Amino acid sequence: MALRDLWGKLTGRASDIPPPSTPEIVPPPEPPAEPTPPAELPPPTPEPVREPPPQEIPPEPVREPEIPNPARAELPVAPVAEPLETAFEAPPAAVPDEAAEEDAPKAGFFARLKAGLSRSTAKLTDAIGSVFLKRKLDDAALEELEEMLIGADLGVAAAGRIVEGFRRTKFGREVTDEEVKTALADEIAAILAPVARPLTIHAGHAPHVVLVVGVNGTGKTTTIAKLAEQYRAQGLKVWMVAGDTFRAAAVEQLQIWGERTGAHVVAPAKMGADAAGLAFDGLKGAKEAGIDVLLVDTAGRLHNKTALMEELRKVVRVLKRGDDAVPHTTLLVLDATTGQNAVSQVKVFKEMVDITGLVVTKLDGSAKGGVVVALAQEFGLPVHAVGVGEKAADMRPFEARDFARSLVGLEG
Ligand SMILES: Nc1nc2c(ncn2[C@@H]2O[C@H](COP(=O)(O)OP(=O)(O)OP(=O)(O)O)[C@@H](O)[C@H]2O)c(=O)[nH]1
Repeated sequence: MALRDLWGKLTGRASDIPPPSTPEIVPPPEPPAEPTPPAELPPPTPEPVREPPPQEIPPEPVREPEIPNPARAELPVAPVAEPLETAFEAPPAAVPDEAAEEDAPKAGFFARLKAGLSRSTAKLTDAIGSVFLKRKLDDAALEELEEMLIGADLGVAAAGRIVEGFRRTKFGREVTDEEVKTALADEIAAILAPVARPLTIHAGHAPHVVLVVGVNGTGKTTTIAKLAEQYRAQGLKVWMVAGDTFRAAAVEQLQIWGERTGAHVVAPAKMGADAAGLAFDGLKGAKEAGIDVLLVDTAGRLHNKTALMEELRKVVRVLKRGDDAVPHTTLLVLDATTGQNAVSQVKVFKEMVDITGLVVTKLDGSAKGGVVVALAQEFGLPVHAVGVGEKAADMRPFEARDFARSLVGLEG
């Protein structure tokens, strides 16, 4: 299925893309109406739900995370040494200009994906040129192919699988540049196809709860905003929980997105507030208000891995007190520019919570797009969507064939 069809499916924007024959969104029993968020946050959490707080997760010392996001240094964040109250006044991470979004041509998504993948593509195509041109795919050539795939971030396992595929089908005869690229794209697409699965929201859960986790700076808050905008455009009632209660800029960023998308934001009364209690309040309020989708942001940086694990597990535990079936989806957001570091992040977060799917961001810019293949091969987790920019329209369902062909430098 073409990426445009999948996009139409996700957004339901019938004006420019024909509607899908099988909608991914399972509608609620009643037609969605405009959300009517309460003027105030839901009432305080009942006694047993409020978990004791500040000592467990003290707000002050926000240090470097144990799971680093190498790309984070380049990103605009509030200075970590700043007191949280002061930081709350600080401007949030850049929220892109809405007007610019409307001007963005639809083709922009593919152009940016291609441009973002160009670094990986260049590595692959250069090597294809030098290794294979007018040469038989003998053992030495296949070994070089394997090295080149690993160098382009595809990972050892995927590289081995691809080389085996080549050995079976092309070994022993002369091949052209185009043939190698096409065969490579086919092998890559075969690895990606099983994980290219759009996120299905069951609005009948009322709400379908999506917990969003990941290292700070990978794009969690932006991804939540993008999802909120897309679901709102489909007429679904959406709430967002600003669960990164330690980073004032993250809360403010979500509030700006809330104003923009019209999705109500459940925000902490003060910085460092108990995130689990806030998520519970959000769930309770969303149930009462008949909300379709509840998107829960979380902290990506705490003092260390153990603290982060405790925080995330507590959020899940406390949410389950409100409804044993939630979260229905736990999304791990990964930054494609971090390459193999994304693989480590999946391993770490899988130990913490039950990850149900991935969103890979920043496939524009200087992405190491090959890592998506490594992720697919190693974990088999659904890749629900990919991001190529900061605006809502810059996130789309992941499409295996288009991605594979872009990665090796072939036209769609
Ligand atoms: N180029 C590009 N930038 C992105 C993309 N997704 C997010 N960003 C930017 O990356 C930066 C960090 O994004 P956030 O959404 O704040 O990341 P986060 O994971 O919520 O970070 P914390 O709030 O620190 O935990 C922001 O400047 C975003 O605009 C993307 O797909 N492409």
